Order: sequence, then structure tokens, then C-alpha cells
Amino acid sequence: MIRIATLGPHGSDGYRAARQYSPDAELLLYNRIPDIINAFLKEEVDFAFVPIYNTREGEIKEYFRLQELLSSGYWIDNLVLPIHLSFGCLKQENASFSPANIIGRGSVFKQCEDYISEHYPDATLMSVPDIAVAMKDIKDNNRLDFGIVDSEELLLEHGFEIRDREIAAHNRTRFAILGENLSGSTGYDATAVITRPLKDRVGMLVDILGEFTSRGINILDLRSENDIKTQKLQIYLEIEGHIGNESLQKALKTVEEEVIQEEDSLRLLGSFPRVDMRVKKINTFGFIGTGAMSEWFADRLENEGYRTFLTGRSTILSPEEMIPDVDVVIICVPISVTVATIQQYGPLLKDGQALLLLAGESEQTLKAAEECTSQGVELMLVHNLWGPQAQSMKDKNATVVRTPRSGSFCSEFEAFLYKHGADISQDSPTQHDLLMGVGQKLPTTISTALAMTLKQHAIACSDIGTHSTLTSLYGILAMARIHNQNPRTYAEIMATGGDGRKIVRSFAENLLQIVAMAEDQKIAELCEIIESSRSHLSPEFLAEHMKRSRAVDSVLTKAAR
Ligand SMILES: NC(=O)C1=CN([C@@H]2O[C@H](COP(=O)(O)OP(=O)(O)OC[C@H]3O[C@@H](n4cnc5c(N)ncnc54)[C@H](O)[C@@H]3O)[C@@H](O)[C@H]2O)C=CC1
Ligand SMILES: O=C(O)C(=O)Cc1ccc(O)cc1
Repeated sequence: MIRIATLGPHGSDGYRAARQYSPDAELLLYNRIPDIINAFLKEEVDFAFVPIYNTREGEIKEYFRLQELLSSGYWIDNLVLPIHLSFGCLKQENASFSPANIIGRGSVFKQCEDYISEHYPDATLMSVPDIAVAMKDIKDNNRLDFGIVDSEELLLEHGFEIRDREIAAHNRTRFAILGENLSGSTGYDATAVITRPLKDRVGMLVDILGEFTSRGINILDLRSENDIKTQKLQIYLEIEGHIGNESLQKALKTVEEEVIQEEDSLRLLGSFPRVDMRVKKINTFGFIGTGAMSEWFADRLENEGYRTFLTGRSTILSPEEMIPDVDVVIICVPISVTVATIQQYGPLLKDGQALLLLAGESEQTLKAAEECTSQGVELMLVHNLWGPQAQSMKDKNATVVRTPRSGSFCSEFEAFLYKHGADISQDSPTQHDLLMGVGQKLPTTISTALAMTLKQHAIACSDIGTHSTLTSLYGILAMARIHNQNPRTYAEIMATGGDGRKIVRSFAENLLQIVAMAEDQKIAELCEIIESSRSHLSPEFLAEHMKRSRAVDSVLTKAAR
């Protein structure tokens, strides 16, 4: 039979948590967390339950002791128990009972602080390690002026009368479950680690966190504590992902070897299914289009606990079969076939589902979607301004074009982008298309023309590098990036319709005009043009973009490492 160590007595929160986890287990009840941990270390039990956080009390300090377990066990799971506290006393006639003393386990007084200060501000609070013994004493000595705080079940079991129920609302305690073996991956896990007491070093904490951020790994919890003996800082982290995950392993290795720079400075407490307090309405996403961008998003959505299906022209599961089974359909195909794809599959969506368009053109795309889907289908367009080679969406731009039919499913997807650090702009369809003319169409066109020109004049790559200026470097970098990715992506960008086209046209006209002026030595006129344009390009704009350029540098340098 399974044996579990937990906080007693019979009927307490620790008892109920362990019972809920395993109704048939033998429960060994203790009064103190260190005793539970000892029982576990001595292998007297299979599992141990340790309260680590309460929604009203906050962190329960003793859980830093979890680190002691490392030699022989892991944190393998969690249980969140709603706590319903009641106030009781011995049965008596006195209707306006006003106790001189109130007893309870230490933790409950913090949880029901508001209730006690409002109703019994003059009572003496007595915290007891063993509530069962205290209850027996009250009964044996007929202590009528004692009030007791605990669960209704426990109060009734010991023959007390209930005076008030639910005296602390929204009261939940999270218990850590410790077991012998590391738990396997469920696909929606978190990992807990703790550092050794760390030597003082400027920026250590920021550098540790940066290793996770740059890899797009979310940190769920961060706590710190001064080691009692050395007074050095110890950091506890709860991170999204299972310890088997390669990217998480790399981040931890870099933190240990390159940031803290000490062997065995990180201790793994364990991996466990993520504790999620948020309300999620979406369960499943179905993609139409099995390209690189669909795979990129599907991976990250799976990591958030959603189920995803990828379908296309040659998958076993067809889009027609997939659509009735998902909450959200995402169309993610080349821009030039997006409208036709919407027209083909849009009519198959039913009210209550959502259609998300991941596409680089907005006006025609949304118009087609509005026309060929039912009114009760949610609609939104998202244009992520990064490619599938990006490690994360942290600090990268995304535009979201909401429609009057964007509802809670769309908001949940937007919340997913926000959570992962994307910089979101809300655009209208025409605003998006016009600004993509500037942000995408024009730079792509210039880069393509520049590369053609270099080739035409047989300029070698090595000469471009050695002869670039600080200013020209970025244009060259853009050209190099574009020519090392999928050409179809960039051909599609240049070919899209919409308001962006006028940006490229005007540019081409202005270019020819400037070339003519330059060849005619019209220096004063050229200066005038620059001066006049400068009013649009303020020093603040320049400073902000220098900052961004440095961020690009650091991303590219890291990627190359
Ligand atoms: N690749 C990138 O860097 C980015 C792409 N996007 C957008 O994501 C969307 C998809 O791009 P990727 O995944 O990169 O493209 P991709 O070329 O890797 O994949 C496109 C998918 O669509 C399918 N497909 C092609 N023609 C089709 C047709 N006639 N009918 C049905 N399916 C067809 C392909 O088989 C493939 O599965 C595009 O709208 C693009 O604008 C957005 C941001 C970045
Ligand atoms: O990574 C880059 O530089 C890109 O330009 C990626 C990209 C490609 C296509 C888009 O519609 C948006 C972004």
C-alpha cells in the first residue's frame, strides 16, 4: 500500500490533500514540516506532502528546506486544495458568544486575519502545533470561552458547534508532492531549481534570468532567501518546461557554467505538471498549411498545453476532417493563396469557432474571411514580424488586426503572444498594409535590387564587408538575411497588393529623381531635401533605433554562439 507523510491531524488540510491525491493510501500524520521531510528521507513513506504557498498567507517559508531532499527525491507533482475555514466553540446557550481565547494551527491565523480583527478584536490568539490535543483539552475542561478555527469537518468531528462558515474567502493552498523518481514529461510541465548560496556579483540575478528570456523560456516563479548561516543569496526558480527539454537544459547549463561559474551551483528539485490558475477557453488549434511558420506556432502552443493539428494538401488528416474537431482554425499558407484557402475552408466553420489568419496581407484577407464565414465565427488577423528561425517572440513586433467579430478566443491567442513578450500593435486593415509597405515591402525590394546590382558588377562578398561604414552595415545585413532564407517568403512580400504598393512606387520615383540631382551636382538641393526630411526623423527616433539595432546585434551574436 502507498504510504504518504503529511501534516496532521486527521481531517486537516494536509490530510485532505493527501486523501484527495490517493484515497486508499496509508497516511502518516506529522505536526511539523521537518518531520515530514525526515520521514521521507528515511524512506518510511513513498510520498511527502509539503504546503508551499497559500493564496492568503503567501509563501510558506519552510519550503526552502526542499533542497535538503535533493540527494534522495524529487518534487514530482502539486495539489491545490481549496481551504474552507470555519469558526466554532463548545455547544452552549450563549447566542452572543465572545471568546476570550481563540486557538488554531499557526497558519490559519494569517488566513483569517480580517475575520478575527473584525469580529473578535480582543480575543487572545493561541497558535497550537497539535490541534487535536488542544480540542481534547477544551472538551475535557469544558472551556466555554474558547473559540476554534479549523475546517468544518474537523470541528464537527470533535463535537464542536459551528458559529461561522467560510471565514476566509479565496483561500487555497498549494502542496508540493515529493517522490522518489523524477516524473516523466506530460508536455505541459514546469521545473523547479534552487541555487546554492551565491557569491555577491553585480548583475548576477539579471544575467541568470536573461539566459531564460533569450531562449523564450518563461519563468513562473522567482523567490530569494538569505542562507541562514552565510547570509548569501539563494534563488529559487520555477520555470516552464520539463527538465528533459533540450533548450531548458542548455539554459541551465549556461547559467551554471557561464553565469554563476561554479560547479554544482544549481540543484534540480524536480519537474511536474504545471499548476495553472488561469481560465483557458481554447483546447485545440487546427492549422491549415504545414509550413515552417505553422510548425513554429504549433510547437509553442503545445508548450502552453493546447492540442494542435497540422493539416494541408498532403496530410493524412484533411482540413475538412480537422475543422469540426477544433476550437480555433489557423490558416497559414503563402499570402498569394490565402484568399483562395479562406474561400475553400471558411464556409466549413461553425458559430462558436474562431478563424485566425496568420498572413502578411490584411485587407483582402479579412474581406474574404468576413464574406465566407458565418456571423458567429470569431475572426482576427495576426501578422508576426519574425520568421521561423527566431528562437522566441520576446521583444519582436507583431501586428494584430481585430474585427468586430474578434471575441474571447482571439483575446486568448493575443494573450499568448503577450505572455511570450511580443510587442503588439493593433492596426486597422489598411494601416497594416500601408505600414508593411514601409516595414517589409520596401526593404525587401531594396535588398533584392542591391544584391542584383552587386552581382551585376561582380562585387565580392569580402569587399562588401571590409568597405562598409557603420551606417551601410545594416542595409547589407538585411540583404544578407533575406538572401539566406526561403526566397518564396520574400517574393510573396514584394508581390502582395494593398496600400503598401504605393510606398514602393513613390520610392522608385524619388530614387530616380535623387540620382538625377546627384549626377547634376545639385548639392544644395540635396541638402535641402535631407534637411526637410529631418523634421520627420527626430533625434529621439534615432536614439530609439540605435537601441533596437544594439538589441539586434546581441540577438545575432547569441544566435551565432
Ligand atoms: N516565413 C516567414 O518568415 C514568415 C511567414 N509569415 C506568414 O506565414 C504564412 C505562411 O508562411 P510559411 O509557413 O513561411 O510558408 P511555407 O512556404 O513554409 O508554408 C506554406 C504552407 O502552405 C502550403 N501551401 C502552399 N500552396 C498552397 C495552396 N495552393 N493551397 C494550400 N496550401 C498551400 C504549403 O504546402 C505549406 O505547407 C504566410 O502568410 C506568410 O506571410 C509571417 C511571418 C514570417
Ligand atoms: O526575419 C526577418 O528578417 C523577416 O523579415 C521575417 C519575416 C518574413 C515574412 C513576414 O511576413 C514577416 C517577417
